[in-house]
Amino acid sequence: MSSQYNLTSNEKNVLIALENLKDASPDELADKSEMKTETSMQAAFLLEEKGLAQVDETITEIFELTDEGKKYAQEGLPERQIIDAISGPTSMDELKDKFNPAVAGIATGWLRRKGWAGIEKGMIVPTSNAEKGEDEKILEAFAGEAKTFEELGADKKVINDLIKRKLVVKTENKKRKICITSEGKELVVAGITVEEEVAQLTSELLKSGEWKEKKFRPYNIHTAPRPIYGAKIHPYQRLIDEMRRIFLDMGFTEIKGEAVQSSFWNFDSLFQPQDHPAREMQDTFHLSSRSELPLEYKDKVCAVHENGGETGSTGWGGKWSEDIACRNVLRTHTTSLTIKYLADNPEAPVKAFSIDRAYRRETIDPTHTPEFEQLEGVVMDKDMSFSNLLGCLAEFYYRMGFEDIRFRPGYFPYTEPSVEPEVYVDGLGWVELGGAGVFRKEVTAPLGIKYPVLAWGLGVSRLAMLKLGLKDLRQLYHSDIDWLRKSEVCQL
Ligand SMILES: N[C@@H](Cc1ccccc1)C(=O)O
Repeated sequence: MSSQYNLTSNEKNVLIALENLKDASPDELADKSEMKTETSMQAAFLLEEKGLAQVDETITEIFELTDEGKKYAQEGLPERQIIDAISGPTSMDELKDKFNPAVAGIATGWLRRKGWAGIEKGMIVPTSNAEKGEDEKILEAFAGEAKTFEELGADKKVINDLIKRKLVVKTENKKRKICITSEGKELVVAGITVEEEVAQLTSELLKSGEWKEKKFRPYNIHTAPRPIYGAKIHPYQRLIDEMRRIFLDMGFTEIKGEAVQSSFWNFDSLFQPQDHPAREMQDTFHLSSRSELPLEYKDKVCAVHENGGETGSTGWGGKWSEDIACRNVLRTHTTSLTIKYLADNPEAPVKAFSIDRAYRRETIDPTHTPEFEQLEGVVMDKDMSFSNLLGCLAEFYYRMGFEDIRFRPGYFPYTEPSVEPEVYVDGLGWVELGGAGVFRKEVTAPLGIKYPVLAWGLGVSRLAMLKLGLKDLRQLYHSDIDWLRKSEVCQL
């Protein structure tokens, strides 16, 4: 009969021990079954799953005096010490002289709260005969020991006040009681034979041939094993690596650069007017440091801004200020890296990308953080066209697993035409993922670039949110251990 339950010898021992125990404590059970407490409890839990035993847990709240509580239990609460010591109006200074200033300080608040004294013109004036309060009775009731609520005969509110005063602490005491169920009893009555079981086949057993006589503990293939969380790369980093791989596979070179950039490279070289709202204090992290302007480009960039230079454009008009262009900022987009790279490498062809952090003064909310990653890229070559740009982006998103892609017209001061790529996500609809376009000649000409430049800057964290099914961007940066453990390395 017992075979139907597939009991281990430990479980059998515990079951037999339980037959004559009533509401056993873990120690009693360990004693009776002649096993370690931990092993016998483990067996008891397994028996409970099989309906043969029952483990009840009760949690008792235990209260204890803190060191300060013990002191006041002996000497009296500060307000008691003081009210007993004064007979008429007394000044605070006098109290502080006579008593420890901390005691005097604590006492005055409580004297008023308890209605034992008032404060008039800076004097403490006793107003009642200060009968012994519930809190004082409880402090006495402890008699220096840890006690339960019932033993103290306490009122919840009074105990809580003492806890708030840090005179009493609460701990929880877990007690377990184990008993046999009627099914368990039936099983024992029907007879259980405890045989020695072998849990592991060893080379000794094999060599000696002993294995033939041994009884092996059967595997229970129905219990779920404890999950093992192996070390793994952060899911966000994994996605970033995947994006990097895609561009490397497409023949792009990765570029890196400084987080601190001059306004010149972050804005001016990209034909962003100096009064553009994105350059305002509330949108950009401005730094107090400055950079030298690159001599070979600064006059040409100046001319393009003021009157279009030799590009045929009218420029933005007004006076371009070197002083503004020198000011350093935390790069607001990684386009500052690609434009500088193009200036340093003006010969075609160029295929470069960067995945890195950008900084904007955003108020933090589920879809905005002041630091975020961008995936930036440029292609410069003879005969490059707008369709090459769309093809390149479509290929990237396709490789990331998005099949429905569309492009909406967009606007950036440095590109013409400009688009905003969007991908379709079930349940969310079309989601905007960044910006792209063909650099204007106002951008390329001052840097000596002769061929068309396709450029894009895509939101990496947005894409990660979609891929990881997150509703809050901040989760990417939180390192919530539970989420990290459960995140899947590959989706089945
Ligand atoms: N820099 C733009 C994106 C962009 C890059 C390159 C070309 C066009 C647009 C942004 O941060 O939103």
